[in-house]
Amino acid sequence: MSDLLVAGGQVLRPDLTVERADVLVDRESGDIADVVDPGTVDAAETLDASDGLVIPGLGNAHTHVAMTLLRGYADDKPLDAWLQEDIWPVEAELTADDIEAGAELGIVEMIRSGTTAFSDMYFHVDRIADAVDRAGVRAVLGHTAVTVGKDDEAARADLQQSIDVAKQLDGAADGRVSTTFQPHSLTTVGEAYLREFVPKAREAGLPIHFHANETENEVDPIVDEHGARPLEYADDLDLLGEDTYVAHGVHVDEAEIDLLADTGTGVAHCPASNMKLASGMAPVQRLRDAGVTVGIGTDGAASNNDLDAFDEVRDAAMIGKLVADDAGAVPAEAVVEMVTRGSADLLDLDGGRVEAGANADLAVVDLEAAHLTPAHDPVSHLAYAVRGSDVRHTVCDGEVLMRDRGVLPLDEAAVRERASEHARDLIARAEGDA
Ligand SMILES: CSC[C@H]1O[C@@H](n2cnc3c(O)ncnc32)[C@H](O)[C@@H]1O
Ligand SMILES: [Zn+2]
Repeated sequence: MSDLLVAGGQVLRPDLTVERADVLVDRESGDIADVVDPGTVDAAETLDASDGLVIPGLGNAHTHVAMTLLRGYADDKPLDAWLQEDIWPVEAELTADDIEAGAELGIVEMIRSGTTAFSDMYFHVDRIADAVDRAGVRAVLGHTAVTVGKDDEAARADLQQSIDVAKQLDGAADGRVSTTFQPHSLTTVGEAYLREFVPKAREAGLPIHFHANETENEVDPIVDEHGARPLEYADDLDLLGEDTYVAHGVHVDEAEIDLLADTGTGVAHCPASNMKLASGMAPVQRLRDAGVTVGIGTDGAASNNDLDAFDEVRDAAMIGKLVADDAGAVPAEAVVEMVTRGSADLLDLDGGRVEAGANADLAVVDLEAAHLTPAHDPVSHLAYAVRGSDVRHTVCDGEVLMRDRGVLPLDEAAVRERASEHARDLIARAEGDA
């Protein structure tokens, strides 16, 4: 017998109703076998969900997981200054070992806050895949290519590496890793390179993930240089489509929203990063009304400054109302759907829902807390009141990754210590004290 029963709790169903039920997991296949009446089934192993709510594991649709090493290193600047003055000089000193240590830390943080899958943009991606393998989570990984500031040979090598890494790592970690082709953004990768390499990525059947329309500073040069809005330019480059998602999508006009909807391109909405860098407010209600699939991302921990998807859900609901000037915009059901089904759709996962046949990626949220009392509406609580620290258990691919707040596959204390050491040495190297 290799089944697991998540028993004694309430369950969030795909239609966002809540009922008392037990969730039977087939650990062999990693799928949910059934959702059954309470107490009607036994299993080899049980996970106690009493006083809890069983929900799909959350999906972080856009992050840079190893940037945990830079958490709190540089704050309170806009995107361009933050990247150019602080982040990129330090990232130039990053080693593969640093990135693995940072990735492990980020993954521990996500497991502890109920996230079971994330989509990442970075480099030394094989080492991030190793961390994903050990931790038991799912991830969509890729090597991010930047061509500005590089000579032709280095620029072309970087884009080729993005394609090669995506081909090599697809299916790693027993199938829990998939991959994307990743031009960093429409301003940091030159047009000639995009015209050469996007067709190659398409030919190889690779999904695509890139930053787009994040700040006004990014939109204006594209309009000036190409005479088109960024997403019109992206469409001309064949970057948009069912298997593309863009991070941010803040400064999009009506025609671009229609383009996203018509091409089936998704958006990974990163509200905390957009607020912290003062990038702007994404028109999430308008995107959803147009039929665009919107998922939720944290962006990196240096611009957030945590990887708790529950924080992000609350921020998305709040800022979604502010930008729409409508308290009824981006309601609780919408943000819960975005961080579950929405993110799962962007990451092309058969999950984001508690239903027989779906991936057994689950989180059990403890409802016995002062800030969750009374429990009029569990969906309201998920959107507005639950914190990552309320997650009691986390399950991915049928395996228990956290039980009663103890992370099982990784030694959390050792991961934190190692990441702290790598962060300290990295900054010393970057600042010339090493
Ligand atoms: C070359 S790997 C990815 C690259 O992206 C940088 N980054 C982190 N946050 C953002 C953001 O909000 N917009 C654009 N780029 C971002 C990260 O530091 C890496 O250099
Ligand atoms: Zn990003």
